[in-house]
Amino acid sequence: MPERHRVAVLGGGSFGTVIANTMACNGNQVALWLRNPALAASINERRENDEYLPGYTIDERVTATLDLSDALNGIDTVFVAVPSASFRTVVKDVAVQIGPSVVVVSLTKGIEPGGFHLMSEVLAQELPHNPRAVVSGPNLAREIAAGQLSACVSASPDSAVNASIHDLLHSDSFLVYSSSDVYGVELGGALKNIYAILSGLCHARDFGENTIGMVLTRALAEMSRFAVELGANPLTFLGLSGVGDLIVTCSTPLSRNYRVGYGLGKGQPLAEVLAGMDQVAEGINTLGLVKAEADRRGVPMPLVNGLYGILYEHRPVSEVFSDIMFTEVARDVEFVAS
Ligand SMILES: NC(=O)C1=CN([C@@H]2O[C@H](COP(=O)(O)OP(=O)(O)OC[C@H]3O[C@@H](n4cnc5c(N)ncnc54)[C@H](OP(=O)(O)O)[C@@H]3O)[C@@H](O)[C@H]2O)C=CC1
Ligand SMILES: O=C(CO)COP(=O)(O)O
Repeated sequence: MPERHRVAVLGGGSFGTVIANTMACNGNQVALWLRNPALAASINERRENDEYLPGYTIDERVTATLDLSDALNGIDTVFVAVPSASFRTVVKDVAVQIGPSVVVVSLTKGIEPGGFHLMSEVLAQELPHNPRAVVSGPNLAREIAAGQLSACVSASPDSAVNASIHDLLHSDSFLVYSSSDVYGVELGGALKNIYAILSGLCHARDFGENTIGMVLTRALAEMSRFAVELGANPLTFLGLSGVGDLIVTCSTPLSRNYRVGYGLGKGQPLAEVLAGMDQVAEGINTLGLVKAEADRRGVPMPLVNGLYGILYEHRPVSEVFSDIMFTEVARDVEFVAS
């Protein structure tokens, strides 16, 4: 296969690695920037990310590097796959090293504290002249690595940018769809993490499938309502990056956020659950940020409020569920039906 594009992926965690490899397997030359020398050596010498995705063979066209300027040299597209807490720091470093024609893509599913900035907003602030996009969807890294058929959505106001991302990433096992609703696509990915925690908690408490079905339906109503307030298209939430990602992340212990909720549901304190995780669970920070923003905007979010009560105010799960399901239900049902 001829060499096609030169791209960089920033962040050598599970998702950065699998996206880098997907593009490499499509014939592109990929620089994977990370900060752990032992991991870089593992990728370059043994073709394996033995920390985040052991057993997954990485294509020869992926080169791991610790040097950001080396990674950005001669590229046409850069994908950012670091947790939201580090996103702006990394993007600021990128901004002084790339030209205005380089496409910048966020893979991150989180929100920046201190102003409630979405990742697309951070990109617009730090790289105002570059073409930009976000990619989101039901994309458990380990399933993509296992070759399971998966699909994502690339969102940009510029259809040529979406087409270029399709060209880099689309394959027989990883399908790329397009959208112009950037806020809707990225908010779906960020908000579902909150409900994955809630779902893990429900599963740990052996709630019935009917109950969980109701909770997830209300989650979809609640996340759409919040996102519409921020300017998203509600129909986006009926697609892959909305209900698609909500279903996946709320259904499996492969999700870190689900595992956090499961641990809490089994009675583990939050600090203990997090101490046992070596990967990011974005939903924890997103929960506090969304609650504050929803309160500020006057958006009703009973599930968010309830989960916040359990996590940060030590409210009993049974009391919270009684509040959510009986006191607040009329308002949500009204929204779903409208
Ligand atoms: N995993 C998944 O299934 C999916 C994840 N995502 C999203 O992608 C983002 C990344 O997730 P994922 O790869 O799974 O996370 P992981 O926890 O697997 O890895 C995080 C990576 O980010 C790196 N990192 C953190 N801070 C910095 C920094 N300041 N500079 C450079 N590198 C940094 C870490 O480096 P180090 O190892 O040195 O600490 C690590 O390589 C998250 O927002 C997540 O929600 C989206 C879709 C699917
Ligand atoms: O976003 C994901 C799947 O689409 C991954 O979810 P977790 O971050 O909860 O593992």
